[in-house]
Amino acid sequence: MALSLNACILLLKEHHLLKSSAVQSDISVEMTGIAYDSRKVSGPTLFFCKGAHFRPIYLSMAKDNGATTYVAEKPFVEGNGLNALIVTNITKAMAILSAAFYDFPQDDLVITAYTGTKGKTTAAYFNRGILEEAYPKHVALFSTIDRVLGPNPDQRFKSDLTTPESLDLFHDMREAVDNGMTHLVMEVSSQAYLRNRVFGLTYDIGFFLNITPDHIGPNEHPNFANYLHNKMQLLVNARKVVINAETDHFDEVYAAATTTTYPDSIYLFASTDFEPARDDIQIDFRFESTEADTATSKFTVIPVTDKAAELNVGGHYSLSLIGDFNESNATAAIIGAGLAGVDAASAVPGIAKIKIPGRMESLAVSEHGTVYVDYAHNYASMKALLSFIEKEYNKPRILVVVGSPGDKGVSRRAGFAKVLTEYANVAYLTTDDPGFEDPADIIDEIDRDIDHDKVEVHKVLDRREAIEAAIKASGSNDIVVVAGKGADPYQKVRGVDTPWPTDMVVVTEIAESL
Ligand SMILES: CC(=O)N[C@H]1[C@@H](OP(=O)(O)OP(=O)(O)OC[C@H]2O[C@@H](n3ccc(=O)[nH]c3=O)[C@H](O)[C@@H]2O)O[C@H](CO)[C@@H](O)[C@@H]1O[C@H](C)C(=O)N[C@@H](C)C(=O)N[C@H](CCC(=O)O)C(=O)O
Ligand SMILES: Nc1ncnc2c1ncn2[C@@H]1O[C@H](COP(=O)(O)OP(=O)(O)OP(=O)(O)O)[C@@H](O)[C@H]1O
Repeated sequence: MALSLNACILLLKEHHLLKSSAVQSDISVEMTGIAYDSRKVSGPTLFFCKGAHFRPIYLSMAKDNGATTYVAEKPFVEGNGLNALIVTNITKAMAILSAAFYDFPQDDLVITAYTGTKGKTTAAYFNRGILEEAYPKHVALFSTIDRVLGPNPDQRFKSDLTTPESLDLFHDMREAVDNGMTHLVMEVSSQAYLRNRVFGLTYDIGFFLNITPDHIGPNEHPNFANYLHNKMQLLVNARKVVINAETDHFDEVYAAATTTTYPDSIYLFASTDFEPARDDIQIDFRFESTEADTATSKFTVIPVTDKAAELNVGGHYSLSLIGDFNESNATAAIIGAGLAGVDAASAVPGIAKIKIPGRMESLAVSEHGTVYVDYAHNYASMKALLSFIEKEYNKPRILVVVGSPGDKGVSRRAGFAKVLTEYANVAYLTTDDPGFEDPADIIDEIDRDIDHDKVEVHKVLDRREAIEAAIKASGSNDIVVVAGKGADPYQKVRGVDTPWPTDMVVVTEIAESL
């Protein structure tokens, strides 16, 4: 892969991003490397000076390691002697130049993208499962949990971000294409739009699952309007659009979709119980629960409109992942697969076997209750989870182990207090990624808003001890919910990812020791 200085200048001008340039070398000279991290520079490289914690010394280091051109929002003396491209927006410039450096890999992939406050990972996993049934070993995945760039085990690795930085995104797409991938299913966070990680990228199919207040605070979105605005950007960058008609703020979301997409390429889905508030829209797909037990969910997808019927994905489905909210996620995945040309013959077996690390994993503990480990980590997802358990198990005694992260999502703390008061009998408040905050303070903040007449609260800082105490306190008909971390293999403590065996491993170890 390579990109000439001349091509960089032309691209930046075309996108109205170039403020000025200082050219020190032959303009046709090619750069064979691209990086935003000085530690990754080797040989003639295009280097981006970006980020809240960027320090000019990184540019000196990049220069020492062979960088020949830097891109920044202002000139740096440390860059003297290098070609300088001064731009109006560094993250947009990085996205445009990265796509070109990796030779536009998106053009060789059918891309399906999911956004929503909750359900992105689940729907993406389901969608990939169906596509893999139809196109085995040809479907890449960019998810919060992992990135799959090829069919071999060494082409699958853990994700650091839900949606990677643009440079990493286009790098990974290129690798996926070179590994023979024809399809990509990806999650797109609102943060990805806020930070221009997907600037200039068009998806073949874009999904809007739902929106509830979350990710608002330092380092994330300044307010809900900004969160919603960024989430809706996915819709104006997709050729075909699918919207969950049950989402909050439907009117704004639908209006965003119609700004760039004709109604015949916009699909709506909802459960059979749902009555739309307006009569000028038609729901294309309905889904209906038919049966559920504690191991499987069964439901039917019903095409309602002619354009929905053309996709041939109507029928009866079964999931290995319980939770009524997962039937909504699965319906989204099934429609996504249909739009990518797959019919029910592949969709039914493709989705049936999918399990997702840290999502509704369960273990029945002898002489104690059934334990669920789940990634629910805000009010809406915890409510979806606990209300499902309350209904499915006919109002069992519910013991919940939960904490809330430090340095972000501060609104989640009050949300947990509310949902615990609504559904839990016993709460074990514990540590979850405290970052630079004191976990005891976070616990106190959650505890403050809990109604203690309704919930018995225990504060147990050590997460393993909290899980153990909850399991030991549970009786055979009780349900223990260990929430918030899913399959996270670490606790973020003071800037360090401290290894954590994962909640399910801890639950299993405790169960075996009893
Ligand atoms: C607020 C935010 O999103 N920040 C992201 C952003 O940081 P940044 O651009 O400010 O960069 P920085 O960390 O200040 O680093 C400065 C620069 O110095 C460079 N550097 C550093 C050291 C060195 O020796 N040499 C060097 O060149 C670094 O490579 C970097 O380019 O770019 C970094 C990668 O370059 C990300 O790791 C970082 O994500 C932080 C850790 C984060 O927590 N992000 C969260 C909020 C996030 O993005 N979450 C969403 C999911 C939300 C959801 O669940 O819906 C996501 O998509 O994951
Ligand atoms: N459609 C939904 N509505 C409400 N809650 C949901 C829905 N789907 C999943 N959940 C809950 O949210 C949790 C996280 O689900 P998932 O990982 O699929 O969402 P996500 O959008 O990828 O989340 P995040 O952005 O936090 O990574 C699940 O473990 C479940 O408890």
